[in-house]
Amino acid sequence: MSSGGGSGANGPDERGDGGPESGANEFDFATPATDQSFENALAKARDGVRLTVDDATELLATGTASSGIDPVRKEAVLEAADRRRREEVGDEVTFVANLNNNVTTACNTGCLFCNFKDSAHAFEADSDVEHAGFTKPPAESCAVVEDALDMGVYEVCSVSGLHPAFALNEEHHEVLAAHDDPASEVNYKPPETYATDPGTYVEQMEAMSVGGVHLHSMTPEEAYHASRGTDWEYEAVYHELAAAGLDSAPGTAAEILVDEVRDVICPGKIRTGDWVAAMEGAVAAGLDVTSTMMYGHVETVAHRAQHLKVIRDLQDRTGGITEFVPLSFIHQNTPLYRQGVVDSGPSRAEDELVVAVARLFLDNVDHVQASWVKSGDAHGLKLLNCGADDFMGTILSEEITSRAGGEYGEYRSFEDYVEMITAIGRTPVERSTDYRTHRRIDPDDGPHGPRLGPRADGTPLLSNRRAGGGAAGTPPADADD
Ligand SMILES: C[S@@+](CC[C@H](N)C(=O)[O-])C[C@H]1O[C@@H](n2cnc3c(N)ncnc32)[C@H](O)[C@@H]1O
Ligand SMILES: Nc1c(NC[C@H](O)[C@H](O)[C@H](O)CO)[nH]c(=O)[nH]c1=O
Ligand SMILES: N[C@@H](Cc1ccc(O)cc1)C(=O)O
Ligand code: SF4
Repeated sequence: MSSGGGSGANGPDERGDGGPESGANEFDFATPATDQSFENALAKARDGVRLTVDDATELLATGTASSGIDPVRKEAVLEAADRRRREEVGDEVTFVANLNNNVTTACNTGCLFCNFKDSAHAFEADSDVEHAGFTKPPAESCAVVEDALDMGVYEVCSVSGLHPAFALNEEHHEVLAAHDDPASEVNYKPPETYATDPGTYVEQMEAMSVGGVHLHSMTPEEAYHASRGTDWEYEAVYHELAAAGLDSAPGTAAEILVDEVRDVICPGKIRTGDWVAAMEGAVAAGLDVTSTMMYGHVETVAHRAQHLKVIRDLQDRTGGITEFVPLSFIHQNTPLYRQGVVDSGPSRAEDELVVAVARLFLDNVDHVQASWVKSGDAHGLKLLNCGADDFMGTILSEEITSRAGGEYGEYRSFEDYVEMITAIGRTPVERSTDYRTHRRIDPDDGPHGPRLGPRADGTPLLSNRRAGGGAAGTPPADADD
């Protein structure tokens, strides 16, 4: 079987089993086949031998020779991954004091799995279309970050819609505006078209990288948008963003890195090869990057395995990936679900197998994340026993999953983290975004709060809010559930 890489050449005769618990989908799951057996793949995984795409496919499917996830085989895969996690990174469970500050929801890309976006047309100054979206000018982004720094936050994570008025800098505005029909040729309308000007990407980076905070922003899709209509290299674009304060880039927009899947769920997005090129450009510009996979919609287990190979190859070449973040598809409010293309997201068993096989397959990526946003506390903790060793961050504000119909809230306090992680017999550890700085937390030495942030002094997160502050997305009343 070929190993992904975005050629789109992996025809429908080369798929695996999407697992019986996947929703309806575009690909034919009927006759999964690899040249490997489940038993051989499991033996290789246990022995620490580098896995092939076929091995990963067998493990993800608990064997492709029969349909359905086999519970006994699943436990064997989870156990191998949990053991590998312990050998490689020990018993620490890390998390970061971070804040999400997404700048705008305006986007015309039309990804069918996404309900974060609002049609950019609705944001135009003369539009009377009602929408619940937002655009924060740079000054507002800056105020949000300042407020979060006061609370002890270390990282700001910012991912946004591809607003048509967004440009990298003034020069980019000029290049885009010079087109005969900028709206249709390069998805550009000048800032004066809109009720709120998002500023340039450079201005947003400068606004958010204040007070020594770590700025984690500019996905490959955003880097594409910041260079559309030009021949600028990704490395040069990320270089300019880094000079403006960017510290690392999120590897979202990955979805499934196989073009025949992208053609179905995000035909307006960059292709696999471009995503890889953007990530390489970010690393070449000196940035760390994360990696993700959004799974559990139309793809098969073979696509998941091919995706993991794209990530592992990228890491072999660059060494710049700090973590792998499995993003379990939240289906409720998305076009894919509403149009009947899928009838659910992934099952919990699939979530567990994705974490486990990521741990086993990605032998060159140290950290695998469990997400309480996507899975909730109880299942998130279970994923920490399936190969994951990181439990993401405090985030304080959440818009992607909640708008898609997710219900697990927008915030976890350090108290929550310490209690949850000690309850499963592991050691809670505050980390920096790049994992290079660790602080082990003594559960008996409360109250608990961040200490790694530039203004952190150990005070519990929400006790430190500036009087009259509140720009940083006030957590909902049920935030501590
Ligand atoms: C909402 S976009 C924002 C950044 C930018 N527009 C982009 O696409 O890179 C960030 C990521 O959120 C994830 N996401 C969006 N909708 C989701 C959903 N319904 N369930 C799970 N993850 C989702 C996708 O992986 C997507 O790449
Ligand atoms: N998994 C989710 C994340 N993960 C990202 C982390 O919060 C953090 O930014 C990263 O680990 C770098 O330090 N973020 C979300 O907002 N939602 C998730 O589901
Ligand atoms: N915010 C993204 C997840 C994410 C962000 C940054 C990362 O580095 C990794 C993952 C989401 O909710 O889907
Ligand atoms: S995933 Fe990103 S690019 Fe796609 S519609 Fe949503 S916000 Fe736009």
